[in-house]
Amino acid sequence: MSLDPKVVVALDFANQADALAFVEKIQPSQCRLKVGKEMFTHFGPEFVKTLTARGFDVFLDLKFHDIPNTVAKAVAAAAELGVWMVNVHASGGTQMMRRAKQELERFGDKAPLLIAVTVLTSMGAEDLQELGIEKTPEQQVLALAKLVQKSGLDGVVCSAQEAQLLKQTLGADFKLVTPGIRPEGASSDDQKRIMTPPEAVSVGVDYLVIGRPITKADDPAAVLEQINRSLQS
Ligand SMILES: O=C(O)c1cc(=O)[nH]c(=O)n1[C@@H]1O[C@H](COP(=O)(O)O)[C@@H](O)[C@H]1O
Repeated sequence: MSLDPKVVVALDFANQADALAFVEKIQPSQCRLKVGKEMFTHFGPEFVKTLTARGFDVFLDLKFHDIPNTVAKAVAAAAELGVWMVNVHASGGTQMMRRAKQELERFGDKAPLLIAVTVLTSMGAEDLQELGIEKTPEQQVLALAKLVQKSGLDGVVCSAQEAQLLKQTLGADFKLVTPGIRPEGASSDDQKRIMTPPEAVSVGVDYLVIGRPITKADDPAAVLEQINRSLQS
């Protein structure tokens, strides 16, 4: 059990009944929940409200990437929903990020954390080269994370492999949220830059996004307990 859970479970279900059946098995003290594009497109804001009504902090992972005005209005809509965290793509640029952060000021201490995606954890060096980016994933993550911090956001989504460098460079308060987390022995699925939960915390990760290893488990509460215990030792 943890009062400030570090694990954020990625609720990537195609069906609301299955998602809610899963949520029934776990507690807000064990984890936060991430609602992404698939579930939000299927089930919309009402689904998010159902989760917050059950006491869960929700990370609305819609990775906004558009002109500054549109993204600012979208993050404000997320704040109105009462989510705990929302994200944009850092590659949308500093103007887009600054404008989004400014828009959240009117929500005061009810404003969600605003973070930005750097390089997706499913991408490696060859994928960046294909996009014309010659930097290594680590160099590209650092360059984007500096822009995110300069724009006043609360942190970034990155892989745990870059966490140590980012914490050293950007300071302890800049939040690091990392998908691509796999408990020892779990399948890596389509993730390329992965790390185990205790390793991730030891290099400075603040929040661990974990999906399939928990959502596809027969006993998700037990897997969560095991992960939370591994983080304490
Ligand atoms: O923003 C994200 O959450 C995200 C960014 C990223 O770089 N990589 C990544 O996997 N994610 C999300 O993190 C979750 C990972 O799920 P699993 O691979 O099942 O643990 C998915 O919901 C992805 O959409």
